[in-house]
Amino acid sequence: MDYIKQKLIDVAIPKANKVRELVKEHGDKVIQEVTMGQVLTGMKGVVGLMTCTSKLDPEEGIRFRGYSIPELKEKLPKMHDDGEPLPEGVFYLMLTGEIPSDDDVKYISEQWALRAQGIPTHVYDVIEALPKDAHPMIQFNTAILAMSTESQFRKAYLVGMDKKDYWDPTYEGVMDLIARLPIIAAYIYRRVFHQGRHIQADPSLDWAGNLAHMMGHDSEELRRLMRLYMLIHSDHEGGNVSAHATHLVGSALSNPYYSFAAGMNGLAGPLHGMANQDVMHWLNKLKREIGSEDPSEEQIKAYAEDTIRKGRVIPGYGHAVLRKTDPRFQVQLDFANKYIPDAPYIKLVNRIYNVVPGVLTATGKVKNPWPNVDAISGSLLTSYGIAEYPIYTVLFGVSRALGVLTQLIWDRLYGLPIERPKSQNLQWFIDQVD
Ligand SMILES: CC(=O)SCCNC(=O)CCNC(=O)[C@H](O)C(C)(C)COP(=O)(O)OP(=O)(O)OC[C@H]1O[C@@H](n2cnc3c(N)ncnc32)[C@H](O)[C@@H]1OP(=O)(O)O
Ligand SMILES: O=C([O-])CC(=O)C(=O)O
Repeated sequence: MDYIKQKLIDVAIPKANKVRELVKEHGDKVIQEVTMGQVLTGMKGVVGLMTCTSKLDPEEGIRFRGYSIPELKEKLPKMHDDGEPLPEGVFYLMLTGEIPSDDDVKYISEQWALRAQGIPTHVYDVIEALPKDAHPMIQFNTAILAMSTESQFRKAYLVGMDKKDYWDPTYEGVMDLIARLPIIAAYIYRRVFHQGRHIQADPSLDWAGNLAHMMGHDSEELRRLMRLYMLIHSDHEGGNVSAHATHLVGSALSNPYYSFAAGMNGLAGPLHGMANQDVMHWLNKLKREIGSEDPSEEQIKAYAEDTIRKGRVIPGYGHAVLRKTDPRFQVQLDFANKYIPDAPYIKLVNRIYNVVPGVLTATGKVKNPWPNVDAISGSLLTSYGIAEYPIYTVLFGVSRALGVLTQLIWDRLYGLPIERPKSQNLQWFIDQVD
């Protein structure tokens, strides 16, 4: 047996027992009061999910199984001493709760390289049937659904598997899916932006390094950036749209492919993962309208105020939970300041950072005026030569698979049931106050 599976069984059994005990012995315990305002403004702050892979603190940002991003950079195995941690390591950490050894990370890298080889030809046929100018997220999601013909979960379910074992085919599907996503993402990228001149995977490379290689950006610098990108976008606790949608659809025992496609449809929204593309449009429109490649802070301020006046959001700023600068923004800024401090887009990102929080604060309604992860990721990728903005959300999605699919395995290990909250009509809400 795959030794990670054995490890999971050992770690999960006492935890699954604890979940059952909590439901049985303490199911009536009141844990929170919920206000009408919370329900009518997106359920912010309502504890409605159990997620173990990561936890978000409004002031401090994300921690993966207790480890902050700077701690991960220090503790997770790396390819080179000055390099970024391998995303295989954060996957292992989220899955098992333990910091992996070099051998654990190598094992996952090899597993994914092996499993990546089995993509059926109909998946490429389905992609090719779409127009080249269909947004890459349409192509990505369609390919994910097309890959669900391979679902081992569905087959196991149909032969009547005992439900306490559902986690096993879920694990298999998750490992296959994560292994294959970089190939699909690179295929779409080369199809849309590089005349379909595809590049074969190099099984000797790590998962993120291979993605950069297959996209045709084969320098060690870009592989390093891709490892960082894949690490920091991988999870953001359970309530964000992509994680929540994956979990919700998975709770109907939909297979990992269906569940993940649901999450990716959410990621494609402009208030979530698509903001990384929209930031670039906002930034370029700013330069065009001002007529300068190097706009001043005064000019940026006037443009940002104009965006607000027109009733639009400034992409890359604000957050539903965070109340400080996103550490994922900060770590990318540190990376940029270390390796490419003079890149024009990075200078612009810094200048916007000086101005936009003040503009948003002045509205009096924005709860978090600080930049989120999307405020810089596109500028960083562009500065390294990946300047095709519509691929950015696909890259985000490849990374997000690590967290949301790990959680799906845990949902099955815990034996969580179908999710079905109660809804009420408007009259019911009015009746509560009349
Ligand atoms: C990976 C990620 O998903 S990170 C988020 C990526 N998305 C973006 O960057 C898009 C821009 N940001 C936003 O739209 C929001 O800040 C969100 C969607 C991230 C969070 O939304 P909410 O939790 O509703 O934010 P908040 O409670 O602060 O909203 C209050 C008001 O401020 C507005 N607001 C919030 N952020 C911004 C912003 N960046 N620019 C302009 N207005 C904003 C809201 O639209 C809302 O206006 P309304 O009352 O007129 O409807
Ligand atoms: O946490 C959220 O709501 C959005 C976000 O930053 C993410 O999912 O990465």
